[in-house]
Amino acid sequence: MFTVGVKFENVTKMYQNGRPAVQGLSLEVQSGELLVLIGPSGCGKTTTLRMINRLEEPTSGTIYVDGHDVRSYNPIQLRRGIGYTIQQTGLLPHMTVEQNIELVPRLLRWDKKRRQERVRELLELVGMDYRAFAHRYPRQLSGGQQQRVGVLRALATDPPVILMDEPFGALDPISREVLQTELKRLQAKLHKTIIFVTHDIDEAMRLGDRVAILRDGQLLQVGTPTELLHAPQDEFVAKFLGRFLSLPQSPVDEVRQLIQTGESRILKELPSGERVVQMGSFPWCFLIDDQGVLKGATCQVPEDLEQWKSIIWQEAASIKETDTPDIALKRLIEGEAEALPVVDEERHLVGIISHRSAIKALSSGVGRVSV
Ligand SMILES: Nc1ncnc2c1ncn2[C@@H]1O[C@H](COP(=O)(O)OP(=O)(O)OP(=O)(O)O)[C@@H](O)[C@H]1O
Repeated sequence: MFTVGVKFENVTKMYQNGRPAVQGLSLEVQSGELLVLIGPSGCGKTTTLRMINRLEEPTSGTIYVDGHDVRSYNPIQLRRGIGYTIQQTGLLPHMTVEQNIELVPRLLRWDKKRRQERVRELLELVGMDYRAFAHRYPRQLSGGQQQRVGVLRALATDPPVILMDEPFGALDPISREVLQTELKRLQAKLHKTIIFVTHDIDEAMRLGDRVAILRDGQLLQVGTPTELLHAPQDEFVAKFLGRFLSLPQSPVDEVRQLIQTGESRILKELPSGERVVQMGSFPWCFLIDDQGVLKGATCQVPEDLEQWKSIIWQEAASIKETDTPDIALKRLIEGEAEALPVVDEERHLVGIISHRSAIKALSSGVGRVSV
């Protein structure tokens, strides 16, 4: 798949009469990586982002997109080739959902049929029905739907790089979590190079392949969520990580303490005695035998359970309830999974552990557990 990376080389940005908004930033974002920029208000996150598509120009240093200095690109063409989505969505209120999404394709003179097909395809990606939504105006959508459309607009021409500036910042916590999950799902499929700005450490740890922490225009530390939690480089980073995570009262030693089950529903009983079950609102289901032993998992709840034979049941990667949270997190990261099933010694399905709960558990013992 075609993706491109982004690289900052000793980049500084001074606005008039000010301290540097960004100072000596060197950072490489790999192609296909989702890198989160986080830090206190005014630390230079938005400026960093806007220098990539030349909405701001660095005072010194160089930014490369796909190995080329951004100054070598025509700014308008560069912006058309990089998706950009912001907290206020930037949707034009007098245009319909369809017109908003096809804005750049139209500028690129795609014909009507191709534009319409693309809008359909994109709306489908986030579970929005074309007929129900394409002709609505932004004010006729919920906040979460508006934000989805903002993200789809950034994806319209299938750009390899996407910049997201607090895209979910204005949403309530539940819609926010739903959209985060959707973004993870989309990213697993699309492998874009995404640079994502947020204030929310929970969001950063959940979404980021790596997280870069900025303060006063300077990069303090960059690493995977696990690396940051295990080895925060100084007290500021440790406090920053800890402050936003609601820390459990006591350290958690076993996955058993983190299991989530929700309501467990049997979707289908098969003649063999095997059952297809779903747990809580997690969007996939499991195959268990008549003793409750985990046989497989599928990340989609099949629409037609009569077709269950044709469903591909992956041999489920699972975590034992006696495993430690750091092992769980490692598996979740390796498997690029939002959550994994938890089994007991006899492989009976006992629940689910999510990425989020593993991270939270680990944060209670920052520096304590080693992977
Ligand atoms: N156009 C501008 N002119 C002058 N100063 C600016 C301009 N834009 C940003 N700044 C200053 O540059 C610094 C970094 O701002 P920036 O918006 O990049 O930070 P941020 O981390 O994105 O902040 P927030 O989280 O509050 O959005 C701040 O001190 C800000 O006041």
